Amino acid sequence: MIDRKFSIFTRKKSSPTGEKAIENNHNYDDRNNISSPSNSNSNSQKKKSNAEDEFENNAKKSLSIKNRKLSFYSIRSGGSVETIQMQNNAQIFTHTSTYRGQMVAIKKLNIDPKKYPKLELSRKLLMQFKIMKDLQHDHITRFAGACVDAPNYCIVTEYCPKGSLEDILNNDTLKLDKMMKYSLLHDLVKGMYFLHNSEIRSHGKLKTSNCVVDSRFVLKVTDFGLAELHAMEDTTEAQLDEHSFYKKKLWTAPELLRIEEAAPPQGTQKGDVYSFALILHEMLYRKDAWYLGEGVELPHPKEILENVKKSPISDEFLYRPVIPEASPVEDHPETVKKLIDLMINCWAENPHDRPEFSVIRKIVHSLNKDNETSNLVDNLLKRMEQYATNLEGLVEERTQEYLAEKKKVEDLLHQLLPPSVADQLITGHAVQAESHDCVTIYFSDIVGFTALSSKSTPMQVVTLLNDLYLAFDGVVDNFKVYKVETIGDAYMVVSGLPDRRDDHASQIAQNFVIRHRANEQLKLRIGMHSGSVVSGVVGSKMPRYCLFGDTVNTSSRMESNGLPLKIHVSSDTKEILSKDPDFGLELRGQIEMKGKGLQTTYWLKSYKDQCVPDFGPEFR
Ligand SMILES: Nc1nc2c(ncn2[C@@H]2O[C@H](COP(=O)(O)OP(=O)(O)OP(=O)(O)O)[C@@H](O)[C@H]2O)c(=O)[nH]1
Ligand SMILES: [Mg+2]
Repeated sequence: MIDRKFSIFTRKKSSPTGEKAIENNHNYDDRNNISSPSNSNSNSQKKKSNAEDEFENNAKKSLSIKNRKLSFYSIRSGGSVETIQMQNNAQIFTHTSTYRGQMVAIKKLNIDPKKYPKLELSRKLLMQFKIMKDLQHDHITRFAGACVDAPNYCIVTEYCPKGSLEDILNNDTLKLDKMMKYSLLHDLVKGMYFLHNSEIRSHGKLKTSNCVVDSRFVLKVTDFGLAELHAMEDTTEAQLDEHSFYKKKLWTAPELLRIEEAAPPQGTQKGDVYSFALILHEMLYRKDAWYLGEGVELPHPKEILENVKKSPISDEFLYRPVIPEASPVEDHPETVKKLIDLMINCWAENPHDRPEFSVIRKIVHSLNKDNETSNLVDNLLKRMEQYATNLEGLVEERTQEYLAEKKKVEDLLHQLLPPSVADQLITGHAVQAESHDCVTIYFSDIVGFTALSSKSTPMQVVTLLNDLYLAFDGVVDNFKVYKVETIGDAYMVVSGLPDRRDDHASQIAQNFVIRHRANEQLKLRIGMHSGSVVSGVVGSKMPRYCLFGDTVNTSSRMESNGLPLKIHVSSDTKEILSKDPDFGLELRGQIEMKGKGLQTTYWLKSYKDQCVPDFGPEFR
């Protein structure tokens, strides 16, 4: 019975997304206002048979079905989630919703509510709804219902989550092998053969966007029928944007383009065959619709259509997509030739020269023998296998991207923390505080930095320090030292940790002898001291590798009690350095150090043949 199968939704409601939503109508008065065939066409009604009356009554009853919910939870969402992800943001949007627990696709109709405040549910339209509802085939989408209440005029159909054939062909990450192409082609031909032999007779808008693919990778033809409803849509050039207006017609046969408005809205069977030829070209070669040769820029759709419309002098001068030289599928050359010949025949200029879908079906069937002879499960498994292979490729690609990103993060961490510490953090281990018996710490400070800063802009100060520290960092890399931190104008370096080493004092001392040159404008005060420290990472957010212990303070005091352009060395560091005759050290004498009392300290004067220059008495 129609009322069980046939659902026409009315009533608008706001969806969670803020868009207008449509739900079942509880407003009987409203619905009763919809002109019914009986009151709009009373004369003709008299002639109706009992069966027709029953049909109409049932159809009217179906308008008042309650409790059928159609909640628009994702009016804005496009394609399936998979489609969106696969397409890497290049989504094509379609409206989706759930109806009776099933995902459905909603095609909004471009019907102007001012022109059509109410839909005339004519007998013809009701008949078309019934035909649509009764159509059932593996390779056409199931019609679920329609909303005939202004302004939410729309058609609701089965939702195919893998998107349209257009989406799939445009998705470079999806590889389609011979078997997959043949399977999709076979589905398309079977769907079209069924449509041509059904009451629908012809599609009229066959194109890649009207072939959708379900979760099992089965292709289904969609957006056919309901010509009566589509006739109310605004589809003129003035109402759509120019590009989409002409793009939609790219698959239309020349004979239909020539008669323009007079073309039947449901198209013709031979017209569908022409459209099929263009789809076949797209599927086989995976080039743009209307591929015109390598490097040839695609003309505006309007220009393409003008060329198609022109009557060719002969078949040689037919304006059709260019057939590339390379074989479109890995198959026997004879089979490939058969396919290409089929394509050429299908886009023949004279509609009578184009084969029927029954003939096309036989040819495609012969290609697809393998798939056909194997049972359904095998076929499905093959498709899934192909899909899985595609996914594997995708996973591999994404893994590479992930690894590249991970490496960037690790590199960054290695710059912020000593590599051995960073590695512990990366592997998720807590970094234990460590005690080091003897390390050497270097502190340097710019003399008169405060005065200099007060005369410079903050930006100039940052630039100056950046220049200086970049130079330091460059030198530091050549030695086994670790830059602990920079605090304003102070630069702190340590050697002997986290990787323990005996030549820590030497590594630090060699480091900076070179940097002091007579013509340098900045005057640095440098202090060094050796002793024990404890190192550890403090905090989990922005973790910092820190040194603790008296050695750190003493090193800092060595710097602050030093002189500009001199390297001040503690007696502990001197003890270590003097074991190496390459270092030239000079006794400074006894100096009073805050909290430490009198301390004997030294100047580091030279390393091998490099000397810290003498800058005159003021720096002695
Ligand atoms: N995932 C999915 N996407 C769909 C479905 N139906 C339509 N789409 C998407 O919506 C896009 C636009 O579809 P339509 O609004 O029908 O527009 P069209 O097919 O270009 O034009 P006409 O059907 O001729 O009006 C398609 O390219 C698909 O990406 C479906 O069932 N599933
Ligand atoms: Mg469509």
